Amino acid sequence: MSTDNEWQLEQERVDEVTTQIRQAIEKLEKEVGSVRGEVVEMRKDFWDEVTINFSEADDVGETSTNLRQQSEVLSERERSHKNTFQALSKMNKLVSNPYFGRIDFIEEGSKEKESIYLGIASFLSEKEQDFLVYDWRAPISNLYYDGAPGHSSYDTPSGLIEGEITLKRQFTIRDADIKFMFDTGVTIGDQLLQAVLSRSSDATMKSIVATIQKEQNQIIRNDKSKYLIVQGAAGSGKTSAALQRVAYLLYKDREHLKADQMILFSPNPMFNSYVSTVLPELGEENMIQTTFQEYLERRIGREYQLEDPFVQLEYVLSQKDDPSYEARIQGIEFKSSPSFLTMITKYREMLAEKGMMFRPLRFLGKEVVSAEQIRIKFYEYDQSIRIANRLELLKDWLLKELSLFGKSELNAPWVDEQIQLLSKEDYHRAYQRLKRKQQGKKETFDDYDLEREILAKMVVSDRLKPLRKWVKAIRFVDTKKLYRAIFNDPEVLSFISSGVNLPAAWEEISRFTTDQLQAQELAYEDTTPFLYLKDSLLGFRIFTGIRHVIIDEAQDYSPFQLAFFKRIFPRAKITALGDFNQAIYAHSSVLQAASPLGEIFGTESTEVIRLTRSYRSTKEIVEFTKAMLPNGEEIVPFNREGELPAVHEFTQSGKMEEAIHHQLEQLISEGYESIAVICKTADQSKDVYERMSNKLSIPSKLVKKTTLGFDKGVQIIPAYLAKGVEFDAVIIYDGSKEMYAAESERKLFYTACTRAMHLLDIYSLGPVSPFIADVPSEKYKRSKELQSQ
Ligand SMILES: Nc1ncnc2c1ncn2[C@@H]1O[C@H](COP(=O)(O)OP(=O)(O)OP(=O)(O)O)[C@@H](O)[C@H]1O
Repeated sequence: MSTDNEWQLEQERVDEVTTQIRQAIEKLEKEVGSVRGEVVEMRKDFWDEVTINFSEADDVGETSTNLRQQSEVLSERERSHKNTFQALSKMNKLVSNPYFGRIDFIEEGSKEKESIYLGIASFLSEKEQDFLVYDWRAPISNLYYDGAPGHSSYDTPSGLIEGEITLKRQFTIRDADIKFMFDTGVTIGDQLLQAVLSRSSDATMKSIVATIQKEQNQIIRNDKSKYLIVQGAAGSGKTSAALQRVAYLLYKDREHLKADQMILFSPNPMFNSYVSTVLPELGEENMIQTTFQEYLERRIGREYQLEDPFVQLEYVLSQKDDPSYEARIQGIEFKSSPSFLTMITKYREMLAEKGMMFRPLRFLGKEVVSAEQIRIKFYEYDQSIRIANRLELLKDWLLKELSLFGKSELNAPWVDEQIQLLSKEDYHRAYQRLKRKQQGKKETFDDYDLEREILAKMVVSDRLKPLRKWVKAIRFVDTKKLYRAIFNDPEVLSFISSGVNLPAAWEEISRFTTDQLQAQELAYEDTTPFLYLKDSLLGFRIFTGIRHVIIDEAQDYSPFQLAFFKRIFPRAKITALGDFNQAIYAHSSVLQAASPLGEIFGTESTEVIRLTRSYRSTKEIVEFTKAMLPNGEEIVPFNREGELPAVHEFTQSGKMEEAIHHQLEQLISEGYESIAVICKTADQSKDVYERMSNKLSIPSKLVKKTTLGFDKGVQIIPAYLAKGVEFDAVIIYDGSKEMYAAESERKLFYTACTRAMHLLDIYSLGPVSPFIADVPSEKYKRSKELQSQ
């Protein structure tokens, strides 16, 4: 343990380093000058800016412009300004908290001990250019996270460096003052981690650089795997590790990799805001943040009214009495499975030979080119040409046909009518056109025939413009009808489903899918397959500029969706993090026990890392929640103690709400800063909010799927929206058998309970959920109020 003297020496060093940092800041401030107030904005219009590639996904080289090039357009000057600004922002963070760790290392063959201090950025002394602080992401810093006192080594670009660690020390420094200092062993001090974890939760996520654990470090610094899959228990730090990983990659590949070449997929907009502060806190720019639904909306939201995953989930949770319920569930499962993906792939193969469907080119009620003519032309092209390329040829042909048609219309009566209606500006435009045509010759409309010809051409060309655009966008392929045919054309079905086990309720599924498609609606389970079919015919729209894709809450995605990610981000490494125990959707999850991920990604390029230690909740809460899971024994709590979870059973809802109200007031007065009342559905949350919010002594908030920001205080929230976030105290509104009994609800209940950091209280109207009944009674406190009036 460190002595007073050492403490003093360390404080002197802090003083010396911060003085130097202050001097560096002064210098940088002069350089930055006018750009001081610049903020680097998160890119919101990402989906609009990206390149569209109508060829195959593998033809990466064919994409002409992409995000990478866009960023290269930044002038050198702007770039250096930005760099200086970023350096300044890092120095400003370092000055009050220059470092959090120290390692003493004696390199093999050398007698000299080197002390390495780790902070969020490197800092060099001006004169000697010594590293006074090493960036936590530097190769040597790995010793701190991975090594233990004794023999150790770290990797550098020029090979492995071996040696001996003689000291590993942790600091908490605030305002350039050492508040805590510990010497630690193998793991990064339980003491500091204890202190960090017992804090109250925040409205935004915090960086964990000072206390990254060894197994989390493996995720953060993984450079090898093309596909990295993390299966981690609730609260094991998956999201935290993912964000630190982004920071690490930005540092490691800083010459080539920019923040806008990395994209994070999150479960909802509120979660996006919750995690958006971590990278800026580390002095880094945020990666692109989005949701899969946002992507779907951009791509097919104009063609269909899209159902979002939350509406689907609400249906699954609350419409069990619907006569088509069972069929819908089977449909959701099947349409997200690899089998359905196989069917779509076969469909595409079939369409290369037969069965393509087109929409005719119509103009003013006339058929310019019929669907049948287009079909015949399509199959006249050599079958070895890919569908997407044949469609390109078709496009050129149709544009020519359209131009011939335009010529044939020049003398049509409607053209004269339109000429009569032309405005002054139109005339002017025509005149300009004439001028160009005459090229210096007489430029007046004195020749009536020429004038009419020019005006007619203009009128026809203007009127055909939308149609030309339509052709250029390959809208003449009837993708809607093609997708529908899977459900209403027995010939198509029998061709593509050979060898596939269709679900028992296929007929019913087909009926309601067809009805829905007819009504221009697309259920959530149909969105990805429809888009996949569309893109496999027209060409995948790929994002070649993206180098890293991070998928958080990966268990929410179906194998089908993952296959889609792989297609649209062909050059990216994918990091998918999730927990199969929190797979709350009815569709099959990529993280199910028999994981289909290997199938999709190929086992050689896929690495799986498991995280079993849970940091969020107290030991008591982890012990209680893990007992609800069939394989819960794998989850290990971090050693932080608290109260046993409490379960209260009521017979009257009025009494139950009174008790909840009382408990909320109690928690507020005890200083709990964030408290969630977690309900099962959005409707239930709304009801509870309406009844309870005005009785509370502080304002509360109803969280909906559209809620953008995450706040402290009392939140009333449906369980599925609470996923990924955490609260000091959690009150489960109605953990009864009535609410959570079906096997499919186990994961939802588990997810809700694992949001609690320090306190978990479950209120049940009537007998408690069997998932609680499964938990050994010594793991929780129980009270019953059965005799109420
Ligand atoms: N190494 C660490 N040091 C300090 N805090 C940590 C560490 N790892 C995790 N935590 C804390 O544990 C909590 C849970 O982390 P995080 O949200 O990243 O977990 P998760 O695995 O994504 O959880 P879930 O799957 O339940 O959403 C957070 O408060 C986080 O700050």
